[in-house]
Amino acid sequence: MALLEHVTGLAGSASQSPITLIVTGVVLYLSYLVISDIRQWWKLRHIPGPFLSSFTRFTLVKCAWNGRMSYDYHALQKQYGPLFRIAPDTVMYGDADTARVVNAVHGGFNKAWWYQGSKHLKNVHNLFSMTDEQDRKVLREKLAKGYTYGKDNGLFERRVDNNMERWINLIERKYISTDTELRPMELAHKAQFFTIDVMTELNSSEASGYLEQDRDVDGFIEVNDKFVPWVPTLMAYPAINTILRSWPFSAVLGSEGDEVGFGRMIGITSKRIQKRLDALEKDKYAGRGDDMMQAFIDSGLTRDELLAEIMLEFPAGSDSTSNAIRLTMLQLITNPRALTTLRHEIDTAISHGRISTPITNAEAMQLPYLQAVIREGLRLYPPATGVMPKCVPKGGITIHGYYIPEGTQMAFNMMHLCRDKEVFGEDAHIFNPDRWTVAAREDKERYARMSRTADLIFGNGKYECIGKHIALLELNKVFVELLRRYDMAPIDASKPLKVHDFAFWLVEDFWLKVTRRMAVA
Ligand code: HEM
Repeated sequence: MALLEHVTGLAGSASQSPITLIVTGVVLYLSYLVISDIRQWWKLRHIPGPFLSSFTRFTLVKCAWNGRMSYDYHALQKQYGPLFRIAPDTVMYGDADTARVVNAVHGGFNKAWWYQGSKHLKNVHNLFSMTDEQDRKVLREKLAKGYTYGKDNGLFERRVDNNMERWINLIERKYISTDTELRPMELAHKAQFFTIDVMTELNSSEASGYLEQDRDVDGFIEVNDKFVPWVPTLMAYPAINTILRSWPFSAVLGSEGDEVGFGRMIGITSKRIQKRLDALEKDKYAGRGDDMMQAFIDSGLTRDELLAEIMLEFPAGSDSTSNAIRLTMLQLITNPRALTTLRHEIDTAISHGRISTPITNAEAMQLPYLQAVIREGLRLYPPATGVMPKCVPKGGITIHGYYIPEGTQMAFNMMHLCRDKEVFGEDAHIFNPDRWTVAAREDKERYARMSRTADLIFGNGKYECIGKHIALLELNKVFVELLRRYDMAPIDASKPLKVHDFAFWLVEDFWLKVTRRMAVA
């Protein structure tokens, strides 16, 4: 206290004043921060990493700000080795073996607070944002019934087909260019129109109409694209996130009743849910729907939980899959060899009557080059590049020869995993679907290692993506249905699109000239 009085210059009776109390509070708080920083630094002092990362989250955020997030993480991992410190309480890894330990069902790790940044409703968590492992387990079991609801009876597939047809109709109506007329199509948006319509038709039987109206019907994409660059920062700093979600900032994030964006989507989804609940109230048989929402209701989800889960499907299910479509398509139309090989496989299958219109999921699984293209596209640009940290359980753990104490966050370096030259070969940084077909034919062990690694693009263990089969169903259709009909070429070959990585890829201005496919000689 004497020291404090000396510092503040407030001695004697004045030390009882409110100012002294405030200054005392601030000094104590700052001392607490400094002491905990030193403690934190001491705990992980044996792990290499950028100097600033020992005391600040600056490295995490800097990488996120420049739009080259995963490239920068990849470079840091190469510089510092298999395990490095990226923030005072966080170490980063990028190998499959560690991922399997961290995400194991009985491994004892749990989601770090980073995930809570993806909570988009005030009072209720969604599966992604929830960090309590017991609550997550219960919720995930309930949700699994909805995610698998239309898997085996063909319902999900029919609904994906409906939207594939809508997309083809839209192209036929508005975007076929000829030798004399240019009708440019912007594929980044169209891909997301497709994935949003698929998600809404799967979860509530009714597509949102993005493809039919050929526009960002709810303004969701516009708001989402503005929000995405902020995602890594908000998730790295939980305090900023909490402040932004409190009044008056919360107004900016959008809420039910807004005219556009996330708020409008919450409003629309909320009405759809209420309509179903009212119908069920009226008649519990006739009011039933034939969709994921109904399965969620049957599993006992409350109205708020339904809203949280269905809203989660927009970023989790539409952004991720549309980026897989955009960035794989970019690779295909700029790689003549890959495109020719894929087309040859499709044409041969058509001529032998091995594929229908539209191609079925089962037929697509029998096309090895198509499967190689999908895997390679996901590998080169993994759609989810967020660090997805998990906390080390009681007792700590030793990884890559370093002891990591309990509570440390283990952040994942997805790009490092996907571009590992030891696993995928010296040309791991380029699109080469042949690496899969060659390995499958000539080196089974290598193929198995590549597969085990690339499988992690969808997460693994108790955190594995619950919508993986839906994403693959969409990807199994899109490339075949578009490329069997059309040639596509970038409008500006020197800059086919704009792409930035902020944990999700932000892809814009992917303008294409779409023409009817030239007949094969
Ligand atoms: C190519 C597309 C996709 C990729 C690459 C992808 C990848 C991932 C990854 C890496 C995770 C997180 C794992 C972790 O936290 O460690 C995840 C979780 C999740 N994904 Fe996907 N995903 C895709 C598509 C989808 C789709 C279409 C849906 C919904 C229909 C979906 C819904 C979810 C949900 C709800 C979670 C949270 C699971 C949990 O925490 O238990 N994803 N996904």
